[in-house]
Amino acid sequence: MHLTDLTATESFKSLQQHYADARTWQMRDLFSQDSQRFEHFSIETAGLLFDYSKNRVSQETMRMLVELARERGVEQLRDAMFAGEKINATENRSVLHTALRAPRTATLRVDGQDVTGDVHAVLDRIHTFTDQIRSGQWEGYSGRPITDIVNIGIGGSYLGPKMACQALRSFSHPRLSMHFVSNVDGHDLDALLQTVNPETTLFIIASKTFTTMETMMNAQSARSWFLKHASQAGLPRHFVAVSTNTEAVKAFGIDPNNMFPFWDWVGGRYSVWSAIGLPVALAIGCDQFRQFLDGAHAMDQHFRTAPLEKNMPILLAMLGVWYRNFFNAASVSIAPYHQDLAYFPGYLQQLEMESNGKGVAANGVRLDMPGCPVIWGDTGTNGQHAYFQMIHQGLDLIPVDFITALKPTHYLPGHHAALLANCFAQSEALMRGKTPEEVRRELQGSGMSAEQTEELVPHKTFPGNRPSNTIMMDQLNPSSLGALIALYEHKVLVQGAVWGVNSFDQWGVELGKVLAKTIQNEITDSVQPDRHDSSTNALIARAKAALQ
Ligand SMILES: O=P(O)(O)OC[C@H]1O[C@H](O)[C@H](O)[C@@H](O)[C@@H]1O
Repeated sequence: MHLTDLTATESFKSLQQHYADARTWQMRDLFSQDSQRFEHFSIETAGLLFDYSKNRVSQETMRMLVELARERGVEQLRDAMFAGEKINATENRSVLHTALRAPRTATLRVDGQDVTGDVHAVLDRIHTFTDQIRSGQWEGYSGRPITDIVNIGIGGSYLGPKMACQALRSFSHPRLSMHFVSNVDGHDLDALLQTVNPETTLFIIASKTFTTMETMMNAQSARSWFLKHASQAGLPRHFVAVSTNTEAVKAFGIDPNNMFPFWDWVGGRYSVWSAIGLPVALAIGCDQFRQFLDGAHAMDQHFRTAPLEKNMPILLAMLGVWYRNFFNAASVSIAPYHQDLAYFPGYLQQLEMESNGKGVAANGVRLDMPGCPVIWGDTGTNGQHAYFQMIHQGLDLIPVDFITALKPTHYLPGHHAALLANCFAQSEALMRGKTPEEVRRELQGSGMSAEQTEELVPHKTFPGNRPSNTIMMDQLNPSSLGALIALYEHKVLVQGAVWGVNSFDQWGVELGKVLAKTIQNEITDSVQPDRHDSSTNALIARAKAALQ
């Protein structure tokens, strides 16, 4: 547990002095001073190339950032996580998503329980089940094979499977369509139910706790819809559950034989590797799902064993700390130049912001400076035609992670070269910018008057010196996707250690849930809403009038 304030650590103080100088550096100069800058500031592992040369850092900066990681106990926390120690202290839990992707031969016991054995027993069951559905051997109540899979779940029981199914859609079974319903807003489920056939639809009720309001309400409504078309006897062929809560699954009426379990040492936002990944395994088949796990495991091994100076998650995380805590950058933009990674920014929002969006350290003391930045973004090239304006010319510093793959999984000529060209051009433009002199020369060259030129120069100048990382894989496939997600998971652990927070609880989501229960009763019952502020009371009264 880190009792020292971040700003009081020795390496932080040294970095502050270093920053006074580093903030004046121009990346253009850093590149011209070192023709091998790419070689010096890039590493490759687990099928991913990480190019961090377009950052406002020197070798010395990186050495000092790694030193800060060391001083904040990153290695100890990492090793404690892998060993199954209860590093999630506020919930007294181990944090073992890495065990979900460890090979069968690994040995790990927690509280006397054979974790690896349990993990592989469930994986084997997933294998059998997914083979049955994919082959058509598993039939719906009228004897037809399953064509549509509806995952009902929210948060970590939704974002990971949805993101991964989209990312791996080129590898998916052609007969199966994957759907995801998360929101309690009935518009979500209702719209979907109008498009699927009860005879050929499989519902997966995915919830770690099996108490989450949204999921339970959607599950009940889906079951009522199903029973309007089929008899009770058909239910087991159309409803399966993924949960840690066997009792609640039984109480809902799902046969435990149709339940795929996981464990309390898997955090919701780290659960795509567990049975929560069932939609992914159904879509791509269990052999490829195992490749997804293997890709993540390769990143785990790297994180665990590579020297900190050459350790991809450590470097990614510490560059983030550099901009957050020294340059005061309040957000990071994620720019996947791959349409299949469309949901990756949203996935990272939960992973990073629910993990590290905390105001107190693990010991309960208020942080002396803010930690987690806002994570946001969208696919390239779409972002370029929308918000990239601000990243290039706004006054806020917004570091960008460009993520792309060298080879496409489609055959349309020309598109991929254009996509990659744009990805590389953006990071180059952010780094180089365009000086007033360059703008002036260009405008005068086009025959513009001196007066008009001077008016336009400030608008057409790009300050440049804006940092970005490029993460590149050969192809987006199960293995490289696994490595990519694991990279960011470990980034979260490293940053959490530096900021001193517990990255594995999420108490901040509770208050709204409790208040919603009270208000829901007030809207639907005859209880008078008079215990709130005047705004909340008035809003409830209007809803009551409209809905009762
Ligand atoms: O899987 P469940 O128990 O239904 O939880 C679903 C989600 O809801 C919670 O409110 C948490 O904030 C998330 O971390 C979690 O993933």
